[in-house]
Amino acid sequence: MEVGMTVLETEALTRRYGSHLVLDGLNLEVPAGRVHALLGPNGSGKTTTVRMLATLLRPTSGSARILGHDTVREAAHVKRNIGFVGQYHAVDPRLTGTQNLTMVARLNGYSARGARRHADDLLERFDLTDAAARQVHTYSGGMRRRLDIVAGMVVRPAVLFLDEPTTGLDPHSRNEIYRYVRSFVEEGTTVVLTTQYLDEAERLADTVTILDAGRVVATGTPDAIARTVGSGLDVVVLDPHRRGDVAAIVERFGGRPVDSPARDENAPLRLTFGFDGEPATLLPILRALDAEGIAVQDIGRRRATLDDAFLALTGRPTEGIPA
Ligand SMILES: Nc1ncnc2c1ncn2[C@@H]1O[C@H](COP(=O)(O)OP(=O)(O)OP(=O)(O)O)[C@@H](O)[C@H]1O
Repeated sequence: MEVGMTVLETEALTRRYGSHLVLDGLNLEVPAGRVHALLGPNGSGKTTTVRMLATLLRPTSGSARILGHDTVREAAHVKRNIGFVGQYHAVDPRLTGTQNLTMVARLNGYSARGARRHADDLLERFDLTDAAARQVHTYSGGMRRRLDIVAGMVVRPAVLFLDEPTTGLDPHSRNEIYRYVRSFVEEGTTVVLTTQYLDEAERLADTVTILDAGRVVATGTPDAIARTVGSGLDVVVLDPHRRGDVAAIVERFGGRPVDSPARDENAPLRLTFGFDGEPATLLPILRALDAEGIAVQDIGRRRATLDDAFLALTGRPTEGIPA
């Protein structure tokens, strides 16, 4: 398949549950060999969207096509060209890694011997050989998630859907998953993933759609979206009663205050600002704070998070995103 050719497109894709509009007219186009991320807080409609794209749920109206085939009328054809890895484990915990992958390969038409060989190859490629003979219930969360994703790749699909592939994983396991996703893409698979993390989208995706309660609030490259938000500045001061003084000083240097809830009367105070200045501008801020006798525990620039992007794009904070 030629890179750049459209493999997935939707037209006014919509899903309701009763009177609840969960996805409101999504128009999306994903070219071959790219990674597209659907980004949004809990309940924004990400899972509903990928389930419709993967033929697992019927749209209420609108349509989606994969490789030019309609996901409802030509579902059987679409199914042959996609892989889907949901949020919950699809592998059988009582079977070993090898048995799970062999079973998936057999279900997809491999001979007994071919299935075993393919399973062994995949387990080796994805660093699971040592655990191959163990029942999956003995695996760590990260290993289990990896096996889930590998199971979605047994028949190398043209399009792979990953629903929150790294939620709940430690940073090491996350990095491993990013590495695999990149290797699939290098081999020509197009990936559509959902995530609650802007940094994940930035690291993996070529293009992003941010959803809010079923509507698209932004779409484009992660870079462009992060740029609309700007970066931030965190200042932690020891005396929580100096909030007003700190804010006034940082604003003088171009900081835009972001609501920073007071936590504990006696704990150091963390104040967050929108801030586009260069790192070198931190020194004068520190000096000014020092001149006012404000003890600073920490000061640092930080990258925009999904919360920042969301706040900037919708004017209200996200709900339910884990800290
Ligand atoms: N079968 C269903 N019946 C009724 N409402 C549903 C059903 N499935 C999902 N919803 C509702 O649709 C909305 C979007 O859910 P969806 O799972 O698509 O969101 P999400 O962005 O994937 O969030 P999460 O990160 O929690 O999976 C939610 O308000 C949810 O309660």
